Amino acid sequence: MTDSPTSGRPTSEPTPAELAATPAEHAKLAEGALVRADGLVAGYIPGVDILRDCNFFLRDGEIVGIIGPNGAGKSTLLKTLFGLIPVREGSVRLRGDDITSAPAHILVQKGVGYVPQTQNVFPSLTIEENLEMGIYLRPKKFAERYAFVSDLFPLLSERRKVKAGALSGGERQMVAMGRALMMDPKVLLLDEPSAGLSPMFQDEVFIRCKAINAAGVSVIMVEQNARRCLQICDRGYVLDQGRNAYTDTGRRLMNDPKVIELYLGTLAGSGEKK
Ligand SMILES: Nc1ncnc2c1ncn2[C@@H]1O[C@H](COP(=O)(O)OP(=O)(O)OP(=O)(O)O)[C@@H](O)[C@H]1O
Repeated sequence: MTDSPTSGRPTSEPTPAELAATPAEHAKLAEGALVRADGLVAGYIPGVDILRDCNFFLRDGEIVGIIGPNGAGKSTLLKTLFGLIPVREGSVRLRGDDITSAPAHILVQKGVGYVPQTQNVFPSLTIEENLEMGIYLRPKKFAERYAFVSDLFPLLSERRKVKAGALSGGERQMVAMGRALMMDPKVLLLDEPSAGLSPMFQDEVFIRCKAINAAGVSVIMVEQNARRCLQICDRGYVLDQGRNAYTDTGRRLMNDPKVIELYLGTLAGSGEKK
């Protein structure tokens, strides 16, 4: 994996500001990406755009984090990639296939998994039944995928007969991630996986995300815990008012004085570890 994208400019290494300033350059960097979104305009209410010319890409094997202030449109971007919000302008592509506004069941079959922030388990079902629900389209694959998921989350097999409603928030998050992994996705979309969890479970979630990625799944993660997210990400996007404000490697975003001043400072109170 390259540590930082190259801009093709004859000058010195691009700064985050330069990358953010040129959508054409971003489009060039996105060539050959596993997932790419170009010029997305989307929203919930007619006439009100939440995403406003938003660009994004994810390369094979990457973990990419999306951070930004409250209401910036981070979750909306994730939902739009997963076809849950109608796209008004722009496109979403998966390995070059146009999947703009494709329905969720088609995206799941194409190898996209999505874990919403809330209500992401069936509380009245056991852990095992939740995992079965994740693969109801391919029930013959259950045993193989269950073994894979249990390897990543041993707790899920140890407590497989426990109802999801009886689990802690962190344990439920593991069930939700495990369920999405049952269909063997190539890319996993995670909406604020550490939200509302104790610091110990937050750490656990980030460690699991790394492990999922190491097992061959590319990951797109929206996070409030911006610093921790950038620590584990190959690249990050800072969204502000539905647009890309900055994009660069996680490490460089974390150390960029403007990003720190404008975003990481104001996000510091969101339960993250310093
Ligand atoms: N179902 C909805 N109907 C109408 N507006 C919505 C809906 N969901 C979100 N919004 C609005 O869209 C904007 C972006 O919300 P979104 O949840 O994408 O932000 P976010 O960056 O993920 O913020 P947060 O970190 O607070 O979750 C906000 O102004 C929000 O009020």
